[in-house]
Amino acid sequence: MGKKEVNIGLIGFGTVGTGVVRLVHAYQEDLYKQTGVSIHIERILIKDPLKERPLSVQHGLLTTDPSTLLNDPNIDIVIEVMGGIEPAKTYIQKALEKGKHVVTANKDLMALYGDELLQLAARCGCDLYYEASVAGGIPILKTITDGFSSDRITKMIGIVNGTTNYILTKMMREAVSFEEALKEAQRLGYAEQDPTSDVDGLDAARKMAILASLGFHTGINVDDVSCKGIGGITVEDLNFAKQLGYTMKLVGIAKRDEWGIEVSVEPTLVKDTHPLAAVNDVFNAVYVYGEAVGETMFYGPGAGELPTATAVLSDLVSVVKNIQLGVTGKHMPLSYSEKVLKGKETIYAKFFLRLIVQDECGVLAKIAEWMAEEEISLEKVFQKPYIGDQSQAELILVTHFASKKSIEHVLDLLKQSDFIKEVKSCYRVEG
Ligand SMILES: NC(=O)C1=CN([C@@H]2O[C@H](COP(=O)(O)OP(=O)(O)OC[C@H]3O[C@@H](n4cnc5c(N)ncnc54)[C@H](OP(=O)(O)O)[C@@H]3O)[C@@H](O)[C@H]2O)C=CC1
Ligand SMILES: N[C@@H](CC=O)C(=O)O
Repeated sequence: MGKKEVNIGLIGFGTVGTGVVRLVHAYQEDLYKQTGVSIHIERILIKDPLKERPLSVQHGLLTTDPSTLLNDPNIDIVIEVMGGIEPAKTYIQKALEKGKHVVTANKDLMALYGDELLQLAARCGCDLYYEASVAGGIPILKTITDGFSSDRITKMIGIVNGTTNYILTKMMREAVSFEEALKEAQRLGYAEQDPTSDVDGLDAARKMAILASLGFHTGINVDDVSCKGIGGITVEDLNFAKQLGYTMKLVGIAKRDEWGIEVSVEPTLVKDTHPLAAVNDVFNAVYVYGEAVGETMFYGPGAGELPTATAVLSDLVSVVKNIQLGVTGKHMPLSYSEKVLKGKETIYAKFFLRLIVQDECGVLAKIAEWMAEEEISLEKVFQKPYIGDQSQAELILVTHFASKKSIEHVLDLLKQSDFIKEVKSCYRVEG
């Protein structure tokens, strides 16, 4: 129980970095009472020294020279909240090699190089924590690694991207355009530097890869996650979904069963009665099913300055406690299961299809016949005249459970047929 003060080197002073500084100052006394040391921010690495900052800090604290932070023997812990792969990866490696513990919010990096960096941390006797990388303010990684250590997780379903959830909520509730909603999410500090990774589902895919790796004790890469973003969703899709009792969400699904593991991120229609349907704005939620415990769900803000900073600070407290107890870098291996990924023939879901069809006898019967050949049956059928052309109709179908392979085969047949004018959309249905 040696140390009286722990010094922090902060890399990045944007949305999350500013929140970290605010909370370290605001909660100084509580942090001291919990850890027995005072936590002091020694240096902050930034890129642009001319930028106006929402929070002023002591003169001399900011630097653009990484070596002043990474080579400073007084710095015990590096907090990396700058984002991206490089130079963040090199900075983290250098910090660990110098014996500094690291806390990061960087899911891009942890989803790609998590294993490598965790192994380096262990070799260096250092801690490397990354709670803020998934679901912002929800302490979901500790929940999965510690809280569920006594159970076997078989399913995780999550809304894990705040930006897209914010956009979909605005489009649905206020009929705000996609572009307008995205701009607002950027202004509020929710979006990534390159917001296409939010919109295209990649940010959520990285988070699902991290969740699945920890939850299923195996190495799931981003490439193992089948991923589709919200770019193609139209207001008509949202309205049709509403009429049928569904809400559109960008949903991450990680499941394992006797055939293996499936991990995906895609726009999904969630039944209005399902708890995930009520997760709006920047909020995230992760539903976790454990064989022994059954259903659980964790909810909270998924992005933004202070919520994300709380996750960073919680890791910081863990590291400081480990330093005080002399147990840093001593983590049990989390990855011990074989990775078996499921093929499309064993991934089952319900699907929503929106088609523009020739409005004549026999069309629905033909579609049903093609579906029956693939062992797909229909749960809901809904038809209305197509506004663009009176000889055509808009047909909405919701299937019972079908394999991904079967539905893709039927979609191919529909796209090639003369009496189907357009396959407008196809979404997974959950709940
Ligand atoms: N925003 C959020 O809600 C959440 C973010 N995260 C993750 O947290 C991390 C930070 O996100 P956020 O705070 O939003 O990002 P910002 O873009 O707001 O801030 C990035 C900071 O890093 C600094 N920076 C960028 N490149 C360099 C460089 N080459 N050298 C030195 N400093 C650099 C920037 O400096 P300067 O200010 O001079 O430009 C800025 O201060 C990312 O990994 C993100 O994915 C995780 C959960 C939620
Ligand atoms: N861009 C991310 C930020 C948090 O991880 C999001 O919107 O969820």
